[in-house]
Amino acid sequence: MAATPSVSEKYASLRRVALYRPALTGSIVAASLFVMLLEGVGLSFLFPILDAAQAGQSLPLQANGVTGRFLSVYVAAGLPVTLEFLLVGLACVMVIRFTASFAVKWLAAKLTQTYERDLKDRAYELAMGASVAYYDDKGSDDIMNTILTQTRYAGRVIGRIIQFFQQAILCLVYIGIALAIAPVLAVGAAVALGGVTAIIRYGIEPGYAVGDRVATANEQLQETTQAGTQGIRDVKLFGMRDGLLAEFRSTLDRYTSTSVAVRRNQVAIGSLYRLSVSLLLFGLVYVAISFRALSIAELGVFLFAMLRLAPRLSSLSSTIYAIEGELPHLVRTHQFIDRLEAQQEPTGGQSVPDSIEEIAFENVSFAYEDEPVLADFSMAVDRGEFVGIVGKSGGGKSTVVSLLTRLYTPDSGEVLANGTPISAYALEEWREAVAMVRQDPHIFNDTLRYNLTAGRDITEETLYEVAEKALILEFLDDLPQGLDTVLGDDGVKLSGGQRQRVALARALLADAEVLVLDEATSDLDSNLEQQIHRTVETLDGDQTVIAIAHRLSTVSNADRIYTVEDGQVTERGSHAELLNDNGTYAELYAMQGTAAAQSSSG
Ligand SMILES: Nc1ncnc2c1ncn2[C@@H]1O[C@H](COP(=O)(O)OP(=O)(O)OP(=O)(O)O)[C@@H](O)[C@H]1O
Repeated sequence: MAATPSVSEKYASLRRVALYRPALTGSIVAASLFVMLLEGVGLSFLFPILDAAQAGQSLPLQANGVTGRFLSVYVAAGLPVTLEFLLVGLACVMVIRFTASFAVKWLAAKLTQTYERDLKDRAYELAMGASVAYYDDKGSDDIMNTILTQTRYAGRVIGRIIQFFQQAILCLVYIGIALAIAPVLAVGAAVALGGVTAIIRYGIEPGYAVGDRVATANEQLQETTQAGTQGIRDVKLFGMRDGLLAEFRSTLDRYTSTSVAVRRNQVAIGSLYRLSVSLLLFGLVYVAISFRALSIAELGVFLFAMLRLAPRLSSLSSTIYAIEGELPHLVRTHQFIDRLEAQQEPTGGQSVPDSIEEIAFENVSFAYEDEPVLADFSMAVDRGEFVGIVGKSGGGKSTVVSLLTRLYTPDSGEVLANGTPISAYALEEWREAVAMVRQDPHIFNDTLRYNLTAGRDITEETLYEVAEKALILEFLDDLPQGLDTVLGDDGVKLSGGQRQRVALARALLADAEVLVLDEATSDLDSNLEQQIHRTVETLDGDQTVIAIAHRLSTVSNADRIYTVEDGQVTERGSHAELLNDNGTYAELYAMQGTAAAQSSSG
């Protein structure tokens, strides 16, 4: 859950929104001002029209006040001052006003949607560039929720801010008219409305607090949804359905009730304002008639301005409440973007040499947060070698290749390629030079072809050549649309061994200098695994291969094998040499031999 932001953080978030495309935001506000001005002009037409209605069809040209100013415009333009012409003038102003109003709304919608789009775009781009350590730490639920949901709410804030300015300006126009006609009455009305505002602010829970609860409930909803859907098999197999459903429902109820609370408070504020202004109007009419000498036209316009002001004021306060309610989403989105910016993988760096002659780990130590995993780890691999890494579970083997692929950075010591720290090379280029196959590779919910090529341009001939090497042709005919079969969520339509073969082919197609296999064939039966390894061994000389394996037969033909225990290399040598040494490798080999013998006799 996000920490409660300070007032300055909230202000900073609003400032960031205000500074997003300030020219467009400014133009929309300026255009709103123009629209409101036309509203005022339109309203002012009522004076001569009412006077014309009272005086008959035409007006005396020497009229005073607002009417007089109008008449002078008509006289200057050489237009007859008749009721008909005044109505035509009013109609013209209204046409311009509503056309401009349409343009303002359209531009405001464009700005809101573009802002949301840009927030999503930035958040996703940063998420793609963030280090794996960030994902390990935060999980992907939070990231997905922010990109898809928080940004939607956050994007609305910019629209609300424009609404705020529009309503505020319109209120000012009406207040200006009211002040011009009857300043004392207008000030009295403003004081009364200020009192209503204070009571509302005091009596209704602040929008930010309710909005923050909506944002939290929303995050929890996303987490529960993902836990249920992504782990559906285990949910069913381990009877977790009822627990998850109960959790989901209680979060959903919280989300619903807090969302209703935001809306209820908004509506309550609006209704309270309307009620107060209506009551105020009765008082004003009474005061105006009893104590102020206003003409019928002036009283009419004053009351009209007040009547128009009431809903505007109530919308203004509802808008402020809505902004407060949506602010938590905006603040969380900005916090997320800032966190991700600080977690970006490095860019730039020198070119990776065409031929990687040697890779060396020199006294590398590494800890995941506080848990030390590698201590003084050293290992060297020459170009074209096939090197195996073995050892008991949790010893740090996968961590070694995570450092090699620069998913993590050593705390001390160096990983070198051709004598240069790999951190000095451009990251993308380095990852192109080192292809990795993990034990549990991700299969995209796309076609087999896409999963093999990873979106690269690869000829059909090369594709089939590699598919044959990775033993994909063995099951290709079973797929209904062959290479164009969609493999389902995380490759659900494939077996574990088939998924591993797809990942291996993907890595082979990358045609990298170094191929890293982390338990990459563990799900294949021994026969298929041997066939794959014959292929891998034929890569010797062209590609450097580093293979991590529990099944020792996988690496028995390696040029050199490292045994890793408690984050250190404890043995190195060929299969025969290590058996001869009678150490951990020989012990593991003997255990696997016994297990194999037992299973074949059992
Ligand atoms: N992302 C991570 N965050 C925190 N700790 C981790 C992470 N990955 C691994 N570890 C810890 O680091 C230690 C070494 O893990 P690693 O996966 O490197 O071992 P391994 O030898 O490959 O194990 P296995 O043979 O079971 O795959 C383990 O204790 C593990 O709990």
